[in-house]
Amino acid sequence: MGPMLPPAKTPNNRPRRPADPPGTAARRAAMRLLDAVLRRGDPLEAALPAATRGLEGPDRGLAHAIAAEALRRLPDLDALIDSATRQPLPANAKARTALRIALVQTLSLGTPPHAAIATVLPLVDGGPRKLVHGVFGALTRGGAALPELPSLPAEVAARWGANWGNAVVDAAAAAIAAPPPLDLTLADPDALAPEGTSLAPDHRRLVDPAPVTNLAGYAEGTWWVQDIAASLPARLLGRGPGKALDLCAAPGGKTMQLAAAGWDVTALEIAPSRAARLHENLSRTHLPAKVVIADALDWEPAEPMDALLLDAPCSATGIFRRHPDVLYRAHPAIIAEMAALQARLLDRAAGWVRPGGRLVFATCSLEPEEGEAQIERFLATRADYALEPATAGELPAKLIRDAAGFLRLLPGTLADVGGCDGFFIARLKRASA
Ligand SMILES: C[S@@+](CC[C@H](N)C(=O)[O-])C[C@H]1O[C@@H](n2cnc3c(N)ncnc32)[C@H](O)[C@@H]1O
Repeated sequence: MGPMLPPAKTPNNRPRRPADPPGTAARRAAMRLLDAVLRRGDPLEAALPAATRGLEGPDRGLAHAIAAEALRRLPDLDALIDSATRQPLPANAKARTALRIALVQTLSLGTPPHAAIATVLPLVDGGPRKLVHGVFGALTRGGAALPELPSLPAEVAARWGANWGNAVVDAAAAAIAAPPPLDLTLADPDALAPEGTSLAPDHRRLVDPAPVTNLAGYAEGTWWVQDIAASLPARLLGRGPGKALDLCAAPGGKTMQLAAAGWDVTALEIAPSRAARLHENLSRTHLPAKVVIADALDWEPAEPMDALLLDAPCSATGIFRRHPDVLYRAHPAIIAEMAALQARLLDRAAGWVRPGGRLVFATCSLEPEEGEAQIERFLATRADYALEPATAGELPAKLIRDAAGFLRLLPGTLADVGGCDGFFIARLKRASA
């Protein structure tokens, strides 16, 4: 053994901190992402640019994957952490976040324990390093494992259990555990598209697909990514010709469907950055639509519409499989705020449909306030509108049901073929004059 060297000194004579092991920056970014979602209530996707600034693509992807998986497994990770500490750590303590990040990598993402902990300890330098190391070591040496069926956050499980029953809560847990398939909507049934299963002539479902940009037809713009549930609202407006208004349009999945179905489409979007994505999507798919950047609560169309689609802003709790952050952000106050906005949008838009025309209201929400209750309230105030239920042949056969006249897609729907997002969809017809 060589002579013991004193620790390297910095110019101001303090011992130099050892360099962070490779991969630490991605874990640091994962910590920023979890903080953004859990403490500040930001959407995970919206937090990505700032949280991962300066990281290379693969590290950015890794930070996102770690944070998303930690959110999917959060209640179970926390239960493990609490089982190994004398006093529960505060909800957003750095030590808890560091442990969530280290544990989820080892227990769910296949990272070897030594790599998971080595890249996480620098995140608590000058703080509870010993505690994090000790708890992680005790859990991993003791054979800690995550349950096969993930637990939902208690508030969500209680709310969905009360609204839909415990079988739906279990189905949601199962949906969290399985990577969702990738659904494509084709511009027409004969369009160039990758091989896959099909729930409708213009639909492909791919399991474990290649990156989207490598798939057949991406460059040609013959399809776009869209969960089968999200494709139903536009299907219910049928085919043009006629004037169609897509009121909350970006990134444009439904605008593209309407344009491909022969409608003369106006697509309205309030957020310029999202409208830019809508333009990109229309340009890739070579589909025509007039894009207007405006607030639907200020703007109004010059003439009545034959078809109107209100895919309203909502709590988005139906897309929890791909966006697990919604499970932690959609508190009752947010749901109530969104429901109030939807009511204003719906009441306003209802005046823009010509007599005899159709309005489809949709939300990717699992909350009745943003679905059933919204439509009941609307119908109680508008005698000129009535529900028009979907008929056989209009939608994929497995999805036609509901004597109530609207479509309610819950966790468990299509579970035998990979599931779908949660959605509420109602088609309303305005009485002829
Ligand atoms: C559920 S997303 C729409 C998804 C889109 N229909 C699709 O299929 O790709 C709701 C959109 O409504 C936009 N939005 C929210 N409030 C709005 C308003 N007052 N006027 C116009 N657009 C609005 C949001 O920026 C968001 O892009």
